Amino acid sequence: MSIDLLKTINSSKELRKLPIELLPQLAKELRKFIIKIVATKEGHLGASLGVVELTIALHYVYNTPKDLLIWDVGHQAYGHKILTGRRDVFETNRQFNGISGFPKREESEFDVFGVGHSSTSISAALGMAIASQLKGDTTKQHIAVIGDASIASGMAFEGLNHAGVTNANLLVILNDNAIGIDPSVGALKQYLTNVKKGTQKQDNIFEALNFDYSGPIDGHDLSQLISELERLKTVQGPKLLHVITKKGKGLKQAEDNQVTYHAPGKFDADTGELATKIIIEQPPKYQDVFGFTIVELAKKNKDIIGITPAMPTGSSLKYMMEEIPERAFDVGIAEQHAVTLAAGMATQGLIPFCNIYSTFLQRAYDQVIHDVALQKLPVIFCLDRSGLVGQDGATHHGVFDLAFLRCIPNIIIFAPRNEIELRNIMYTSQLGKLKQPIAIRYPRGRGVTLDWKQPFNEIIMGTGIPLKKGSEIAVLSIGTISKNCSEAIDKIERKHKISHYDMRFLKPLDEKLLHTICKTHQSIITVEDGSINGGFGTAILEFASQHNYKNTFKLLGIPDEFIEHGTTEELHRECKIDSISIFQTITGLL
Ligand SMILES: Cc1ncc(C[n+]2csc(CCOP(=O)(O)OP(=O)(O)O)c2C)c(N)n1
Ligand SMILES: CC(=O)[C@@H](O)[C@H](O)COP(=O)(O)O
Ligand SMILES: [Mg+2]
Repeated sequence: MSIDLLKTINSSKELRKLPIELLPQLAKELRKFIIKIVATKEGHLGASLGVVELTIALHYVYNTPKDLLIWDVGHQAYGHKILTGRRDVFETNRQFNGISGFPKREESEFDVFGVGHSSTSISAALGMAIASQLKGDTTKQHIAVIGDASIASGMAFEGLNHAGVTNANLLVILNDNAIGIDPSVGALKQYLTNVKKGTQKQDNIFEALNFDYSGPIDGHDLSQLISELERLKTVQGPKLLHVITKKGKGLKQAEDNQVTYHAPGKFDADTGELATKIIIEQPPKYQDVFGFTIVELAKKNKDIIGITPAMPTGSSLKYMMEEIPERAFDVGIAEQHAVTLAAGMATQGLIPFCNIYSTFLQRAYDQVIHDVALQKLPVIFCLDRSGLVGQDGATHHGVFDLAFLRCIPNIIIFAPRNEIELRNIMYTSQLGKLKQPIAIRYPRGRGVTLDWKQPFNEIIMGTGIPLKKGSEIAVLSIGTISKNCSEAIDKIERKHKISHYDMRFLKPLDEKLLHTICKTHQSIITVEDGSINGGFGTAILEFASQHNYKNTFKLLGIPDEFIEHGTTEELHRECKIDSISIFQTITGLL
């Protein structure tokens, strides 16, 4: 593949020197380049392919990085990275020690705001625009590019609502491709569809909010984009440009199957075909254990409801949406709403399973406390992608949940060791005995059990279980990190000295078991794939201190820093919670 033109662009300055007639050629090369690298290195594909022309037009018209350009979520910013000095390192995208999959301030002066979680761009750009006003800078432009699914989130509305009563120099570009990861949902999506079709009868929503609205325009037509952006540069106050694009543009499979090609894994760069996977029997993904189990339970228990904020495929709630659509809700990127919606349902005797990626639950912290826990409502939180998630990196690791949930009264916190435990706790939670919320956290990826679809067993709340009995050192783990502990213990010669307990519940702690452990072991090692500050290990230390135990304690977990991207194995090693590091910790104490 020739990238003769792309090779000459090392920053937006060089791009701006190109004659406009060469831009379509640049778009072609940029698209090819993105496809070539993502095909082998993996990552987000469809979103970046859809904004190739928009990316070129923005850097062509605006004086970046002096003009400030913010990409919402940032999964569509590969073209931006490649055109702004990162072409030659783009093959390290999302790899350990490589560049980040999202815009990141430390990485480049062109990445003016760090992103990863959606719907922040309008508020951030408005903040920058107000700062420019206060500093008397009237030349600087401030641009937020936000997708149709992300603009429907509460935070984006809050930004629009504020911007509309300012005269800040803000341009919001609505990149409308009518899909998020899964198809966009909600009344705003219907409104945008009507605008596109020209059948919208009511007032323009954005004009009603005092924005200068233009569009919809074809987001793949470079000359139309450039002339409209040039015009908007001269318009004062808040502006919204509605751009229509196709997610996956330029790769047929990605255009035809937008959900799969959002982040397709490896594929053939020439044909677009997904890499064929060798079919060997594998344990299921935890998300599928959740997805299949909720369907199984909901068929028998008519009160069960499933809720996902915009992640039906990622959470596998899609299975319930297909089979029992009237009781399974995709509410869009609306984590706060998802939690309070579940709370409302719980007041009426329904049994809501509210499935949220651990990292995105951070958005709904007040709702968990104020709307659920304070009122002791039996909402069942299923926190997928907990622990280190891998290549999405610092913005997406689900490592704070244990610590931020533990300080909330009334909530039960459970982490299954394997698929069977996940099924059993889901079963236990819907029996009608739950009088308070429960958070069940489980990781991204596959489990450990081929024969996972076992008959259900009730789990007794607040009980841990011994996995191996020894005499000197007790390893206490919570959740799936137990596997690394077992592997570590297996390698130890004097393994008869080592005990291993799966504590299962962070809250309530199994105090009876803990008393026994503290009385019968010299040393205690706690292992968690969550933040070391305030999580599982801290809870054990607090227990020991309250009861005056003087054992030697060693806490293993995520250190007090943000962990970047890499494979989960690499990151476990970095955090010293891989089996070899755990082995070394144990032998150090023997
Ligand atoms: C707060 C939050 N919730 C969920 C996600 C997961 N997520 C990432 S991209 C995406 C869809 C975004 O759709 P849209 O804004 O339309 O952009 P597109 O992918 O179509 O370019 C979602 C739900 C997220 N990043 N942040
Ligand atoms: C950009 C974003 O937030 C999502 O696309 C996220 O990367 C999905 O993660 P999973 O691949 O774990 O579903
Ligand atoms: Mg979209």
